[in-house]
This record gives sequence, structure tokens and C-alpha cells, in this order.
Amino acid sequence: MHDPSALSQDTIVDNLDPKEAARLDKVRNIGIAAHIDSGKTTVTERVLFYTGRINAIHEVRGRDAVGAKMDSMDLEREKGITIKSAATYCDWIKKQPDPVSGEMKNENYNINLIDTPGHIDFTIEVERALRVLDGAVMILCAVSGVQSQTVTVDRQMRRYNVPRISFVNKMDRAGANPWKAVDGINQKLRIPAAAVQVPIGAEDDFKGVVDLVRMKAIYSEGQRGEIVREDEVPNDLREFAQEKRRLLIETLADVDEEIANAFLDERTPSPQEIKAAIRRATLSLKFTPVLMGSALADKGVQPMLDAVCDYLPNPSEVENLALDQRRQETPVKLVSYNSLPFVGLAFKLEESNFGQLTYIRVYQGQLRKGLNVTNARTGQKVKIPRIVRMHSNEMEDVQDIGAGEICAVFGVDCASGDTFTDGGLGYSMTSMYVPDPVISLSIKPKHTKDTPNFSKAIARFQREDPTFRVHVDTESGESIISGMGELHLSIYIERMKREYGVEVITGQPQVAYRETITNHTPFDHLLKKQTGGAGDYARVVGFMEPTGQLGENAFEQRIVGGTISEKFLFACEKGFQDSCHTGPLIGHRVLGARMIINDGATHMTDSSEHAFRTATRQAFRKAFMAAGPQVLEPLMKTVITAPNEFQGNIVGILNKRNAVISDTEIGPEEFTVTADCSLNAMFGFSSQLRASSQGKGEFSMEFSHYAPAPGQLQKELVAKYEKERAGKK
Ligand SMILES: Nc1nc2c(ncn2[C@@H]2O[C@H](COP(=O)(O)OP(=O)(O)OP(=O)(O)O)[C@@H](O)[C@H]2O)c(=O)[nH]1
Repeated sequence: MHDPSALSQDTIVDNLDPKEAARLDKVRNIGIAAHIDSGKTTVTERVLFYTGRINAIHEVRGRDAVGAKMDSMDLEREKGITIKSAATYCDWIKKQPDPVSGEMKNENYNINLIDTPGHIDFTIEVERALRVLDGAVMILCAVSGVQSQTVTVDRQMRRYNVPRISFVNKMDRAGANPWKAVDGINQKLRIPAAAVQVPIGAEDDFKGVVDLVRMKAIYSEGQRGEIVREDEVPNDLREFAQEKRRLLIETLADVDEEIANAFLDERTPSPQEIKAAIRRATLSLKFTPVLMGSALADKGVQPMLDAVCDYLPNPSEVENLALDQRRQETPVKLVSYNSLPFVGLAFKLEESNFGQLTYIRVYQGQLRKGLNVTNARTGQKVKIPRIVRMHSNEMEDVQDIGAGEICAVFGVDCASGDTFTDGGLGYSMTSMYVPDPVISLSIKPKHTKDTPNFSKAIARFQREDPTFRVHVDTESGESIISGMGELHLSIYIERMKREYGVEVITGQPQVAYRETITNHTPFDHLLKKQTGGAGDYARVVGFMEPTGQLGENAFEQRIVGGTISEKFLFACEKGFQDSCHTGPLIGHRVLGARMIINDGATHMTDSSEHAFRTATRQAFRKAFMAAGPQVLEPLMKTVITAPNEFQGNIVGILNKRNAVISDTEIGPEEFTVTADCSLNAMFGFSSQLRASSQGKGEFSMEFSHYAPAPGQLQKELVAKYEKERAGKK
């Protein structure tokens, strides 16, 4: 067996085994991400059709009531939105000109495609998909261009260094303008971008695209655009296409040295050189090529698939790291070699008719049926009983899966985000970013007979989705679920009913407030109980102060002369953490507080860890309440899009809810407002929006930051908390 830690990625990539290199060269793990309703599902449906995965196309919210293939949950089909990401494997036969003879030949690519949801409440799905994919297609609407969630998706792609191509969809719509999208990517997302195509015809008359690299017209013909016909560039487009080609080369010259040199020499680079430069610049995250088409009108999808193969990385071109749990120093690079020991990441769990389905990205080595793998988190060993490739909700059994690919396995009990390895490798993949929940509500089954199913559902959802959390309130004994927004939680409540037959009773949604301090405050606190028997004695001295910018809470000890021993200081830190968990002001978590202990006193016999922990808690409470305590509330970045005629209504509602509007964009048909709103003021917003826009308004809400709650609300919250506490005494 090789020792992979002895191999550097560079040495392996430089000396890539030709057989491995040829296999990997044809693999693409791709995500599709975009603003809601941009057409991700519609595009994916075409991809499945053109790659031969399905025989007919069904539309999202289509009249045939079948729904798109990738939206396999009932709820998804009804609402016409994508809730869960689904992975699909397909083969794409790309026609490639032979570099020598120029003759067209077929090249077979294996594409793993993940359809990701656009609604912010399901951000975790997008995060997970981006974590395991090597490249992405960012879809934009030809009318709206860069929208609020395009910006969110952009941030996520940056976080995981995902190279992307851009696809401007809906070129058939009235007012379609791909150049607005190209400008938006350059200016709003600040990634150098240039079109690699220009459209032939527009709106109803949109027929296809001109490929600016090869200067060829590409038409999608036949009943469903399945016939791709190449032709000369139409005369009336020639000059325009040349101009846009020059712009493409100029943009590339800014980000690619070879093209810059050609540019300086006043030489026009060859199509091969341009293509290679687009690939280099895309892979190094310096550029995104922009393609265009209309999924609904079946145009431009095949050239987009070609671009996936041409410009997005294969698994050996992406750096993936793991931590060696036995030697926590530098991360180890994983290499998509079949011959190395297996390392894979479980990135998604799903309940299926045949039991739990776990999606795994294989980073290194091969996953074989019957292989014994170890869960790096729990140390548990499991034998892989069954491996399948997923085609939306259908599956194909396979014996093994190569390094760099994606599959799903049955019979593996784990949590999302777990790393699996073969044999003695103690590797763990760096974890995903999981945002904190901002809303919670109490929940219980309506009928006690449903309790077992209720528990099953709750356990399942928690394992599937790390942003969905559940805890039992120690005081009320109620189960509390928390998540990323009202919609997020309402979807789980609905799934509980549909998938588990459990109706539930829920409490009022509760906002996750925080509490903080605003002043520097010293403390000197003595805990002393020395009346008979074993006593309690602990004295802690120091100060509390805000961390500034609401940073993480911090505990520091600056004891000189050993007035408090290490062991007791550790207990003090525990006491500090207890206090941060349940703040003194309203019992919510503390944010942005620092506590420093710089002196104290210990008693020979009466001091104990318990005494110091308690003393710190008491000191914390006193100092906190004297340090200008403040309630913080979550502010949500809310983006609303609706037809222009409803603008007055919607702005009115926002004003009533004290939202601060930061941006308004008015398009030919629709307007978009971006506002910061307090989550507390946004309850019931979705139904009000629906009512005031004839159901045509859409909104998304994403946690932005914590800010001081209005004085009146603070007073109410404090009074309520005090009343509750008094009631318990
Ligand atoms: N005119 C036009 N409409 C399109 C096109 N592509 C998709 N649509 C429509 O746009 C709407 C949204 O499409 P979807 O494919 O569900 O979009 P999505 O991005 O997957 O949506 P979410 O999953 O909810 O974020 C549907 O009504 C589609 O029929 C297109 O190329 N042209």
C-alpha cells in the first residue's frame, strides 16, 4: 500500500499515471447554482434528456403535472421549487475536432450533476454541494442579470474556490439582454467575465448561438433541440461577433499571460490558444466564460455541456485536503488515484424506500462493494453492502466507484459531513461551514400515538441537515426545533405530515436573540459558605469588557503568583461558558463579551472546582448587569422581487415593519428591493406578501448580523424574562 502522505500532489500530478490521467480527464463533478427561478431545474431536465438519461422532458409546474425529473419530492413538484439537491450521473458525448486532422470525433465524458436549491432557507444544501464539487455552472436570468442570490451563490463559490462557467438562461424572454448579465458579473460580482458566445436572434426568434472561439454558428433544432447543427456565422452577425471576440481576447489578456503576450505582439491567438486560456483562467478562479441559451426553448444547452467539459476542472485539477487525526500538523493532500487507500466524504443523507441512502464523494482510492471502511468521527467500522449511481430518484447498482467520483451507498449509518477511510488512515476532511440557526419553535405531536414516528422524523431530519437542530428545553420539557427561517422550519413540519403521517402542534416561533455588554466593568466577588461541614470558598477578581464588533466570547486568566490554581481556573472558564450559554439579561446566548480574571483567593480546605465555577457565574452576572447590558436581535437581509405594479404595496409593508431599504432595482417587468429587517418584525411576512402581490411576489431572507434591539422590545423581553424567573421561584 502506498503511503499517500509521502506523496505530494505536485509529484503525483506531474507524473500522473497515463491510465489514471485519461480516466480522470473525462470526469466532471458539477453543481448548478443560481438565484431562485433562474431555471436550474429546467436546465437540468434538458441535460438529462440530451445525455439520454430520460426519454421525455417534463416542465417544472408543467401542464402534464408530472413535474421535472430532478424535483422528485411531492412537495417540490407542487410548489415548483427545489428543496433538496439531487445528484445525477450522466454521460455526455462531446464532439471534438481532432487537433491534427480537424475531423470531428466523439469523446465520452462522465458528469455528476447536482441540482442545488436556490431558496436561502436551504443554503446548507448549496454549501454541501459546493463543498464536494469541482466546478459549477452559475445560471443567470437574461432579463434580470445578477440578482441578490447570485451574489450569495458567488460568495459560496468563493468560499470553496469553485471555478465556474456562467449560463445566461431565458434568452427567449421579452427584454432578454445577455450583456447586462455579463456587465453584472464584472461589476457586481467583480470577476472578470466575457461572453464566449453571441445570440442568434432574440426573444421569440432566438435560434442559437455563435461560438466565438471557433467562430461557428450553433443551432439547436429538431422537436426538442436535440439536433445540433453547425454552420457559418450569419452575415449580419459577423461584425458583432468579431467585436465580442476581440473583447473576449482583451479580457483574457488581463488575466492570462500567454494571451497578454500574444496581445502585445499584436497577434490574434488561435482558437486552441483561446480555449486553453479560458480553461487556465477559469480554473485559477480569475475568469468566468459566459454562455447563453434558453432551456425552456431547448436552445444552447448542448454547447453549455461542451463548455463544462472544456472549461471546468477534472478531479485531479482540484486540491483537496484532509487532516491526519494522528498528526494534526499540516493537512494532507488527497489524490484521486484509484490505487491509493480510500478516503470519502458523506455529504448528504436521504431516506429512500430501501433505507438510508448516503451520498459519498470519493476523494482518493476506490470504493468497492464489500469494502470495510472506518468512520473517522466515531471510529466505527462498516462494510459497504451496496453502491449505486443516482439518476435523480432512480438508481443503478455498481460494483465500485473510482477516485474523484460521486455515488450513493446503502446500509451506512452516519451523519452528514462524516469522513470514511480505508484501513489505518486516520484522515478527516475539513468540515463544512454551518451557519447558526436564527429561529426556533416548540413542537409536539398532536396525537401521542404518533410519538415514535415523530422521534424518527426528527432524528432523520437532524442527520440530514446540520442547520436543523433540536433540543429539549430543560425547564418546560418541550422539544424545540431551530433553523434558518420560517420557511425552513415549515418545510420540515410539512414533511413530517407527508412522509411520517405525523401532525404536530407548534408554538410561536422564537427569535434567537443574543445579549451583550457595552462597558468595561471590574468585579471582585467572594463566595463564602463556611457554616458547619464542608464549606465553599472562592474569590475571583477581574473585569468584563465588550470584545468589539460582537466577536466570539473570550475568557482570559492573567493570574500572577498562583492565587488561583490551574485546576480552579479551568473551573472558572467552565463557569464563564455556562454564563455565556444562558445570559443574565433574558436567558439567551451571550455574544461579544470578554471576562478577565487577574486575581483571587483560595481557601486551604473549602475551595473546590464547584466553588470557583459558581463564583465565576455569580461574578459574571453581577458584572454583566452593571456593564450596560443590551439585547441583540438578528437582522435579516431580505430580498423581494415582484411585478412592478406591486412596488407601492410592498414598500408600504416593509416600512410598516421598520425595514431599512438598501437597494431598489427596477427592471422592465419586475422590481427587486433589498432591505435589512429585524427577524422579529418579519413573522407572517410571506402570507402578507402573497396577499399584496396576487401571489406573484417572491422573497428570500438570509441572516445578516446581530444589532441592538429597539428599546421598547428590550424592555418587554427583560420584563417577560423576569416574570418567568419570578414564577419559577
Ligand atoms: N421563458 C423562459 N422561462 C424559463 C426558462 N427556463 C426556465 N423557465 C421558467 O422559469 C421558472 C423557474 O424554473 P426552474 O427550472 O424551476 O428554476 P429553478 O432555478 O430550478 O427554481 P428553484 O429551484 O425554485 O430555485 C419555470 O416556470 C420555468 O418554466 C427559459 O429558458 N425561458
